[in-house]
Formats: sequence, structure tokens, C-alpha cells
Amino acid sequence: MENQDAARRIAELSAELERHNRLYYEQDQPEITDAAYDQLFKELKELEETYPELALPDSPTRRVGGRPLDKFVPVAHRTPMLSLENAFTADDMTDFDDRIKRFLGLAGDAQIDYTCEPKMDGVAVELIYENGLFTVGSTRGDGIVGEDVTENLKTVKAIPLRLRTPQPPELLVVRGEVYLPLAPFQKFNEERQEAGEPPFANPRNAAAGSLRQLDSRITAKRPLSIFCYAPGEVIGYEFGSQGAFLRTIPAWGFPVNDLVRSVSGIAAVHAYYEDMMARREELPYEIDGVVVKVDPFSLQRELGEKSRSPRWAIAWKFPPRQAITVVEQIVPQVGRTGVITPVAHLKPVEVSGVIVSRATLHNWEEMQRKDVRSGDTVVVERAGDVIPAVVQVLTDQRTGAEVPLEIPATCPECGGEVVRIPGEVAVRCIGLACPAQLRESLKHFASRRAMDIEGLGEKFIEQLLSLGLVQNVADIYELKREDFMKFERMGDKLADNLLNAIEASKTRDLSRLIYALGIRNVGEHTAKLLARAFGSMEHLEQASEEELTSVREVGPLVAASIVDFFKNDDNRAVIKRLQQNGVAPTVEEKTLGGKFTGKTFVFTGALTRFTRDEAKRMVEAEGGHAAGSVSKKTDYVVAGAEAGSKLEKARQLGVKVLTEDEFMELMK
Ligand SMILES: NC(=O)c1ccc[n+]([C@@H]2O[C@H](COP(=O)([O-])OP(=O)(O)OC[C@H]3O[C@@H](n4cnc5c(N)ncnc54)[C@H](O)[C@@H]3O)[C@@H](O)[C@H]2O)c1
Ligand SMILES: [Zn+2]
Repeated sequence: MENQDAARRIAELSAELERHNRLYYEQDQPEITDAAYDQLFKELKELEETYPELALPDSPTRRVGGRPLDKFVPVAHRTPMLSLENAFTADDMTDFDDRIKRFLGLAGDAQIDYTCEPKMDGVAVELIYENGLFTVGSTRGDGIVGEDVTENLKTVKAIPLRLRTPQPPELLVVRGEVYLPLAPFQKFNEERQEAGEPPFANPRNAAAGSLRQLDSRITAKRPLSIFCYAPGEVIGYEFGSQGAFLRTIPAWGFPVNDLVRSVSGIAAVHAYYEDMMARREELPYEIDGVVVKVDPFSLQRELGEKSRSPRWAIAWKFPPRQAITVVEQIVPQVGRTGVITPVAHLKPVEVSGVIVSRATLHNWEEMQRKDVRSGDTVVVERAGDVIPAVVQVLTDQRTGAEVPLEIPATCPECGGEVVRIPGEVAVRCIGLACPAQLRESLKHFASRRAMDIEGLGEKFIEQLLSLGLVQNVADIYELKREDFMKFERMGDKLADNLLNAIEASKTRDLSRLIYALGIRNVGEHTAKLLARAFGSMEHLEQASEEELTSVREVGPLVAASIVDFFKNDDNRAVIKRLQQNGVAPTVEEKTLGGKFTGKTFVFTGALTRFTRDEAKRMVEAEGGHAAGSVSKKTDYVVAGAEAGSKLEKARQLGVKVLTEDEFMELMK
């Protein structure tokens, strides 16, 4: 390559990577897959190695992460939080091992001790403990300065607020990866899509987006977790090695991935990688490779760091779960709330063990940006999520016969009007009698997590609709045996079962009924909060936006959706008929399902492990209630030092008294 061309390509790649860094680190909305990013990165790195004089001084290959966002208070890291160098092949790993031995002046056949760890696909954070108390938590940011997300991290249950050791080190800085497990990630994305919001591309971006919220109540709603994997600065304790560190900290209260292994020699590292590859699909969280670290800290110090990554560690990435296939057709699909999304029907193809025949195109903007057409040869990827996505069109495979799909001007199912709500990427059918919406909302209503009407699945719902037996969910409760007998392949027994299942659903929990109604932006969790706060459908129906937003975790968007829903005459009529038809939800105290449901706590005295506010939040997050004064109804009094009259009263009334430590034990 000519010098001039190389310079141009280097500038191009640097700018391109810069742009992707912003999308990924600052907005949590990447446009390309990690594999595609890694390829650009590798190309730039190789060019810079060949033409070192052309490398830009602030090249993305020399920097970590992205700029911390202004909306957060900056936190300067005591020691830089670096990135990791990548390996993509077994040869890359062997090279890494050789480099280490050369650097340390060891013989070629020396066996280095390594610690191998799953590489969690999440967000790196740093947690600071001063005299055993969690004081500050931050993101990595650009490696030098991160973002203060202490309050948000306090909502992550797996993070200890205080170390479980009688003699904590004076200072302990621990680093780890905050992640969102796959199941809630998927559910969360479904809810976003139904609400017309763009889904997150992968669990990493969802975790980062959840953690970097200004309102910690939003973070508290997302079941984030953490695995800790490295010490930062430590004063008052000495760790000899990475393995020793990982074996010590669980007893102090830190979660450590139980798949970490200390091994000897590079051959064992290869075996570990193979093992993790084989287990990858079964894990409840996404890993995108393994991280290999030289075990003894003395050797790590000797090896030191480069500008972007330590010399003593490397990330051996898994190959992306991709395959090439053909889009047979792009079909607009109407969801329960009328959102119309493009779905690619594919020539079935195996993607790392799973046969894929559908892929989401997410929304119309995405489809147009990638320019996906019927007949296109495409790359599909399963990225942590079970819904595969089309990540790239192989345009050089085009024959000219490919057909793009226009954004539908009318609903493909009912021919009704289609609108684009300003500020939303979603396209919606607003036809009130849309059969697709009715079908989807019936399916949702009867589904296992909603009213759980066993047996009433897609097949029977289709028949109910085609026979004109139901116009809305209330009609389900007016169905008679002879109605079911009109179905194809229906017998007495099956009809009875269906009738019994419908009958049984009449007394489901209130939260299920609220969820089953399919109010926009009201998922299962919000439904539980609403059931607990309002106690009956009537109360919820009459609630003002103000009353709704006063419920913890209910924001203005959700409140507005609820008010809109109940403003609609048709919706109110359906709810009334549900009641008339005998649907009488149970209002159970256990609606929130937390371990403190129905329990009342009073906190008194000087608390050291948490503030009163935090204590209140912890109790509420588990479904309990924190009260200001002690009465016969109090279940527990948590007393710090110098507790006075409240403690006295608790003793008189025989209320159980806990220390802060005992309370933390209960929380576990
Ligand atoms: N798609 C995009 O547009 C885009 C943009 C920027 C970056 N990226 C992705 O991000 C990568 C670069 O990000 P990065 O700097 O965070 O590097 P990285 O993710 O490749 O590796 C470093 C990070 O790994 C994490 N990690 C997980 N488990 C770990 C463990 N057990 N021990 C140590 N660290 C562990 C830590 O967060 C650490 O900061 C790229 O390779 C690319 O895949 C993608
Ligand atoms: Zn329609």
C-alpha cells in the first residue's frame, strides 16, 4: 500500500471507530456488531504497526472506552481502568504466552500460571470500600475518569454495602462486571419494543443503559447483577495472586463467577477455552470469550501495562454466532399494541446449534439503514438474545431481483390507518377492530404469565376469532360448551378442560389481571407495583397521573399510558363486563413476591451500614414496608447504636429486634 493510501485509510478507520465508540459507550446503541467492530479495530492496529509514523496520537487503538457523560459526577480512578488486548485464534494465544515468557526472560517451555475467567459481556465498574463500607461506585469511562453511579450500584442486590469481615482493609477497590442476565434482558427488550422504543442490541448495552440512569429507581427495576474480578488499590491487606484474590473475596460478600479456574501452562488455557465454548449456550448470562491473566501479582507488576491494556492479560474472544442465509420474505407483523415490525423469514440455517428461520429487523429505520430486501443474502447473528437479528446484507450477492419492503401505509391485517407517533420509531395500526391486535391481545391475556388460561393458545384463539365468538377479552367468560364444540377436533373432555381453565382464571391475582389487559408500558413488574399500591381495579381506574407517579418506580410515561387506557370508553366497558362475568381477582399481599412481603420494619438508632433511606428502599424492594413508629403491627425493629424509645417500645411489645448485621443476613 502507498503511504498516502495508508494515511487515508488510517484516518478513515480512526474516525469510523471513534463514531462507533460514541454510539456504543455514550449512547449504548451500537450500529454494528462487536465482531464487525473488532475487525475494523484489527485492521487499524495492523496498519499502525506497519506504518507507525502515520498513527494518530489519539488513535482509538491507544485509548480506553468513551468519554464519561457530563450528566454524571466525574470520579478519577486511583489507578487506570484499562481495556484488554484481544485474541481471536489459538495461535494468537500461543503468541501471547510466548511474548510473556520472552518479556520475563523465561525458557520457551516454561509453564506460566494463569487464571482463566469467563469474559462477562457487561459494564466494568469500580467499587470503593473504606473501612469496610461501600462509599463510591463508578463506571470505567475513559479509563482515567469514570462516572459516579454509586446510588445506582446500591440497588444492585449482589453488591455488598458492607464487607462481611470483622477486620476489613482500610481501603479496598474492587472491579467487576455488572451484567443483565439473559431472561430479564429478553423480557425487557420485548417490553421496549411493545412500547415503541428501540430494543437494546445486546445485554451489555442494556446493562450499561440501565446502570447509567440519573434516576436510581429506574436502575432498581432492572435485575442487574455483578461478578467481581480484579482488585484496584488495596491498603491493609495483601493478595499474592489473582487466584488468591478470587478465592478470598467471596467470603467478604463479593460474587465471583464459579467458573473461574487457576491453571498451569498454555495447554490448559486452550482446554479451558474449549470447555467454556461448550458451556456458553447453557449459561443464564452472556459471555463473549474468556479472560486469561498471569496469576502471580509479582509477575503482573513485572510485565506492566501498555497505554490501552495490561501486558499480563488478554481476552480470547469467542467467534460470533453467525451464519449466512437468504431472506425469503420480509413480513410486516402486527403486535398486541398495534406496533408493526418487519420480520425476515429466512431459509432455515443453523447458527451454533440452533435452527433459525426468522430474524428480527427491529424496526423500519433499522431495515432501511441496513437496506435489507426480500431475496437478499444476509448474515444473521444470535447475540446473547434468542431472537436472531440480520446484521449485514451481502450486497455483492445481489442479482437485481431483490425487493425492498415499503413501510406499510395501511395495516397489513386490517387495512386500517397506520400512524407514526412523533419521537417513536414504531409504526402502529390504530384500527380499533384490528384482528391482529385482537388476536395478539387475546393471546397475551390468556398467556401463562397473565391470566394463565391453560389450553387457550394460539390455535383455539384463531378459531374463536374466525367463528366470530369473541370481540374482546371479556367475551372469553361468556363462552359455552356448545361454542367450543363448533371447533375442529373438539371433544367433551377438551371442552370441559377449557371451561374449567377459564373458570379458574377468574380469581387470579389482581396484578395478573392488570398485566393481562395489555396496558402500554405496563409489564409484569409494574403490574405488581400497581396492584399493591391500589388494591383494586376500581382504584386503579380512578387514579390520577399524580397518584400514579407517587408510586415508587412509576414514571410519567407509565402513568400517562395508564390514564389513557382508562379514559377509553371501550376499555372501561370491557373491564365492567369482566366484572359482570365473574372475574374477581384476588388481592394477595404477596403480589410483590419479595421475601418481606407484608412485613413492617422500623429502623432506629445510628445506622452505619446504610442510611435510613437506603434501608427503606431495600425493604420495599422485597415487598416490605418501613414505618416510622413501633406498634403491635411491627414485625422487626432494626436498631443501630444509641437506639432509644423505639427500641424500648419494641421490647415491651415483644417485637423482634435485629442488629444491622442480622438485617443484612435476612436480606441475603
Ligand atoms: N459494536 C460497536 O460499535 C462497538 C464499539 C465499541 C466497542 N465495542 C466492543 O467492545 C470491545 C472493546 O471494549 P472494552 O474496552 O470494554 O474491551 P473488552 O470488552 O474487549 O475487554 C475489556 C473489558 O472486559 C471486561 N471483562 C469481562 N469479564 C472480565 C474479567 N473476568 N476480567 C477482566 N475484565 C473482564 C471488563 O469490562 C473490561 O473492561 C470491542 O472489542 C468491541 O467488541 C463494540
Ligand atoms: Zn390493524
